[in-house]
Amino acid sequence: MSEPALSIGLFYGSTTCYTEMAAEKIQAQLNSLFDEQIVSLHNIQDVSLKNCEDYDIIIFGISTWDFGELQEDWESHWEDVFQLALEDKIVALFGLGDQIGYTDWFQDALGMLHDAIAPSGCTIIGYWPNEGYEFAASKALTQDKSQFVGLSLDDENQYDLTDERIHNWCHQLIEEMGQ
Ligand SMILES: Cc1cc2nc3c(=O)[nH]c(=O)nc-3n(C[C@H](O)[C@H](O)[C@H](O)COP(=O)(O)O)c2cc1C
Repeated sequence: MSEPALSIGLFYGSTTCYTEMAAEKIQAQLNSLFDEQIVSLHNIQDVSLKNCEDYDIIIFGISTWDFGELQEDWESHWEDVFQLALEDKIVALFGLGDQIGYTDWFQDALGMLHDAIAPSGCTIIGYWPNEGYEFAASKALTQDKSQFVGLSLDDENQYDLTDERIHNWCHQLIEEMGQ
């Protein structure tokens, strides 16, 4: 069987499996849109982050914990993030958070991950409008505060919107990849 023309590496950390479930949905959606198995999933608990360098297109998934902190596996490998050679890569980010329970820290880890990889010179795609959410503060907003720096999912309060958001974001990614 020939290799697919495009391959995407999706690397995520997930404590209670919500980010993992979203990762699986994103994988299924993109595979179905390309009609090929182009997305490989990697849980960073088991796989070195360095492996993301094998892909031209990378998706990172992260949840926020403990009042604006990184998900534990991302925290364990945080120094590695700054060592990644991402300059020629296209990177998209998504995050899981709780806009009501943690309204002052909504999706902070997504913002921290964005700020950690942005100086590498990678091309970041998949910015996402912040309409339809209610929260007090977030480190995951762009400077003009109109967008999240990646897809923002909240399975605690808006589980019914997750599939639609993933569907729309995957279409957006394909457009921004120029496919
Ligand atoms: C103890 C605890 C602390 C949390 N802290 C935050 C937070 O500071 N900001 C936020 O947006 N969500 C916060 N959340 C919500 C989680 O990000 C959310 O439950 C997410 O879906 C977990 O994803 P995971 O299971 O993939 O790790 C917290 C949840 C728990 C249980």
